[in-house]
Amino acid sequence: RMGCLVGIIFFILGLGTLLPWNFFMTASLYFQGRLNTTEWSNGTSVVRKEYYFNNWMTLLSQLPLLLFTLLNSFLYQRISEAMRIAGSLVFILLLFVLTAALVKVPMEQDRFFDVTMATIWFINSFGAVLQGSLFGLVGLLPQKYSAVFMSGQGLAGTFAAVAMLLALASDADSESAALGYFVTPCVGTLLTLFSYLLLPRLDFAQYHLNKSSKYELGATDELLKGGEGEGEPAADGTKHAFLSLEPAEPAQAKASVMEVFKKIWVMAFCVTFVFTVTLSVFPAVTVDVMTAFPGGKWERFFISVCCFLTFNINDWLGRTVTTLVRWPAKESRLFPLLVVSRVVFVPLLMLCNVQPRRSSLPVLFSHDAAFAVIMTLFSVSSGYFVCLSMSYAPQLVAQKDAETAGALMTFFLALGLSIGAALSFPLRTLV
Ligand SMILES: O=c1[nH]cnc2c1ncn2[C@@H]1O[C@H](CO)[C@@H](O)[C@H]1O
Repeated sequence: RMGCLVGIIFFILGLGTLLPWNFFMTASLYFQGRLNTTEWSNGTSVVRKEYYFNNWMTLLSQLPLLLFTLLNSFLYQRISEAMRIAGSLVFILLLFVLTAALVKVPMEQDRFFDVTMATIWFINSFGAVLQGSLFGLVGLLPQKYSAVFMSGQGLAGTFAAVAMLLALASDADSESAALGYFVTPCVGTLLTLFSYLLLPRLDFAQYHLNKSSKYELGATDELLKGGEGEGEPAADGTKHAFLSLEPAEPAQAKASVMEVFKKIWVMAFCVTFVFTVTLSVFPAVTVDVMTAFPGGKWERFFISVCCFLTFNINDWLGRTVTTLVRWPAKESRLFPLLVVSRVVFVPLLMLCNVQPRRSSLPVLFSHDAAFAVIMTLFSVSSGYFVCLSMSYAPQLVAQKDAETAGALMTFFLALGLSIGAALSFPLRTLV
């Protein structure tokens, strides 16, 4: 019962780490509207200034994500976990309050651009510390909690896709839509913060999380006896022993980041590769797919439904399935092989009806249903393999190093996102 509550909390924590940023990105039309680049003179429009908003947004979100997930892997022990997690959530909350308030504040375009870019940088810096810390934390718990945490992350994308669809269907003006996109994450972040603060009150979570702190102080395994059963910790034993602990011989010092990497490198490669493939075509290439039935109402909803909603629901499904099915096993050679074979989705999606086409690449799959089927397989496999890689990694190291493994894996996750995003620019021009 306690385990279930901890599960719900980690699901919310997962949701809360990705929800804000997903909503921020969904508001990109609002930002571009405010950076309106055309100016009317003598009845013709003149391009005043091109901000390359999307390119800068990609760069200034990936860079701090990489930097701070890496820093977090090395330095996480120097700042307390509560400070890193609660602190990041508070700063993210403040940044969203600022962004929401700015919707109502008129501002000169250049200044608006600078403020927005600074916001993007800081949201992602704190988001990186938050994710790295949470992946470290969840690695200390039994494996299914990693899957639950990642399933929460997956649902965040679905929420954003549904919000996008609602905004489209309701004909909301860009200002009201933007307010919705920024106020929702404010509420979400606040709820996430509350659930995190609830965690220390749950004995079940404390039992698992304290296990690793004890190692840090150089405890002997003696102290762990008495509380091995899942669920309730030993009524008095564990916490007492922990508090009255004298630093004994440092028998169980944590391994270095490099030593941990040597044990989890296959999983690190897998998570990087899955995200490289996914981000190299989604959304940069798939967003330009055209419906085979233009002219009607469907055309307006096609991309939201067949690209964003299909991806996010199936990505979420793929992640959630790993709470039940975990195949191939973590030692299996088949696992990296299947991950690498996902690369076929790149040509498959490029052969869909991407328009305008700049090359002589033919359109093999012009029907909307064909595109939807390919997208479904692409996104289920993405969620499934990402989730398995992330939850296997902490299982490959000793319990005392599980936190380092989780933090390090977050860096490789970010690396995959960055390489994929970088590849998406040349890939789009190849179509
Ligand atoms: O910061 C992040 N951390 C973890 N996963 C992410 C992050 N940004 C995006 N995705 C994941 O990348 C895929 C495409 O958007 C989705 O699976 C999404 O959950």
